[in-house]
Amino acid sequence: MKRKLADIAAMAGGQLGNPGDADVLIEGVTTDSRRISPGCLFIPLAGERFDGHDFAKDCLQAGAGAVLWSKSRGEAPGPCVLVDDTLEALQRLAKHYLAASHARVVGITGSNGKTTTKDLLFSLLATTFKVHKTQGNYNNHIGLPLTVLSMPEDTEIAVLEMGMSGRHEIELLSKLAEPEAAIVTNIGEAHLLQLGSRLEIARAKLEILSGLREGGLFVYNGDEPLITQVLEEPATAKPANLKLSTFGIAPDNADYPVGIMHLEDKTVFTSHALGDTPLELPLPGEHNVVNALAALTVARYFGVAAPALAEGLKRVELTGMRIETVRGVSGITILNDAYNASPASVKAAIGVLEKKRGYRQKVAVLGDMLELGEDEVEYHREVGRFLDPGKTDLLFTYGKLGAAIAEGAAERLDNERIFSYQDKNELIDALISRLHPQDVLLVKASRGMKLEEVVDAVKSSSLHR
Ligand SMILES: CC(=O)N[C@H]1[C@@H](OP(=O)(O)OP(=O)(O)OC[C@H]2O[C@@H](n3ccc(=O)[nH]c3=O)[C@H](O)[C@@H]2O)O[C@H](CO)[C@@H](O)[C@@H]1O[C@H](C)C(=O)N[C@@H](C)C(=O)N[C@H](CCC(=O)N[C@@H](CCC[C@@H](N)C(=O)O)C(=O)O)C(=O)O
Ligand SMILES: Nc1ncnc2c1ncn2[C@@H]1O[C@H](COP(=O)(O)OP(=O)(O)OP(=O)(O)O)[C@@H](O)[C@H]1O
Ligand SMILES: C[C@@H](N)C(=O)N[C@H](C)C(=O)O
Repeated sequence: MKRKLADIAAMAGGQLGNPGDADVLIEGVTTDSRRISPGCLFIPLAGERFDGHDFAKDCLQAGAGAVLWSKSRGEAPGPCVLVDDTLEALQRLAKHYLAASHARVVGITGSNGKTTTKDLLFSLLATTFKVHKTQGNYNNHIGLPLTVLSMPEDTEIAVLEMGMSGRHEIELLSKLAEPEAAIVTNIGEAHLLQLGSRLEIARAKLEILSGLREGGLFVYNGDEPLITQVLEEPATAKPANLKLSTFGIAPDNADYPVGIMHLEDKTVFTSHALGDTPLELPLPGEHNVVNALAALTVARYFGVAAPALAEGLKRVELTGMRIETVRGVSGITILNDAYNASPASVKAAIGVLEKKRGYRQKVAVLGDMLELGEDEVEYHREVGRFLDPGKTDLLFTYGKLGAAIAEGAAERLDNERIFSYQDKNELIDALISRLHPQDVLLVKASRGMKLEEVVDAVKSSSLHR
């Protein structure tokens, strides 16, 4: 974004601290003093550990062109726009920047698959359009506005991931972005702690309709009855002339896989809507075929031609740690699925592991799934029971809730194949002592467990004793 400070004041709903700064040219926005670029606008936010206002003077000395400044903080340290609340001003600035652009907007939410579907849709649309997408997981009330403000002025389509862990968070993001197409990937169990039930999770996700434009397209997982239920609730805000399209495994969806072939380094499937052309997806798992169907539906809506759809799927570049295949120095195959975890995604990952063929051992390292609420222990036991003793050879668990995975697994797996740890280094040592270069290893737990540390240790181990 490149604007004069006076225009930024108007877009952000603030006032120039000094009218003489009206023509200060601003290029780019940051909320982090550790990432200042020449002429940028620094937006100080108050967080759990720091207040960005304390860094504003340093930012200006480091080359920032101006700062947003809360009126309650007294005199600003240099060129500024005075606002009541810097976070609200960031969101307002992003809303106005997006509205003034010619970019068409897609919003993506759901319990699992937001980032994957965002990356898939980006790859499909980029065959035909100039597309901007959420980087990494920047999907909340701060990340989405920053994503919008980093969007090039000539963007044709913006693909925005919308995350939540409470009610009305998606509503805020959708009303900011005003998408013309919206995807809900699925309704899982993530953030049950805050929402209390899967029905409430569904209601939170369908808040994406509250900002959807009139005549907009809603693409959703038709296999999930809660979505249909909430869609029909009178309290669910939705635009006039809403277009609907479903995707999923069941053949009563508008699009579903007619056939799926799971290969070592890709998944080949045919989509009902696209006819007989086999489509190659360089990702594993039935769940990623479902994500691809959602992305294909929206890409077709924007007019991407069939040959480009097939090419776009092949080219997808998935954000890391989402069932990412990694090779260790020993030759071991690691399925790095350590970014996050909830029951639905862990079961999907186990499904990928158990379809693997030609390995000496198939080993799973599973850790705590956080924010699941009062039934968290039973959810972990249920995941343990999901492991097929004929298809997973060893189970290592990490964390207090991970121990409940082990309890559930023990109902089907022999005890000598199950190992539970509370200390990550002890887990790593024991795991490495049992692994062989010809093994395949799945690593998965919630973000807070940081199991990428296990991936890194195994990846760099020669595994020779
Ligand atoms: C507010 C912020 O951006 N904090 C980031 C900062 O955290 P840090 O611990 O350093 O300090 P504070 O938060 O207290 O900092 C306050 C501000 O001060 C700035 N600052 C600090 C130090 C300094 O020397 N100079 C400074 O200028 C600082 O930049 C703050 O603006 O840094 C951390 C490390 O880089 C960041 O992780 C932290 O970011 C927070 C978590 C954040 O929300 N960042 C967004 C841009 C974002 O989108 N992050 C995503 C993860 C989003 C997510 O969790 N999504 C959920 C669903 C949504 C849940 C919702 N309820 C929610 O609240 O998030 C999901 O399930 O996907 C990402 O990091 O990938
Ligand atoms: N449709 C799906 N059903 C179940 N699990 C899925 C699905 N799509 C992706 N996953 C798994 O869920 C985890 C997170 O994937 P991804 O990051 O794409 O989702 P997300 O919704 O962005 O997650 P988060 O909310 O944690 O950021 C990964 O383990 C991935 O393999
Ligand atoms: C990324 C964050 N919103 C999240 O999903 N947290 C999980 C539950 C965690 O903390 O591991």
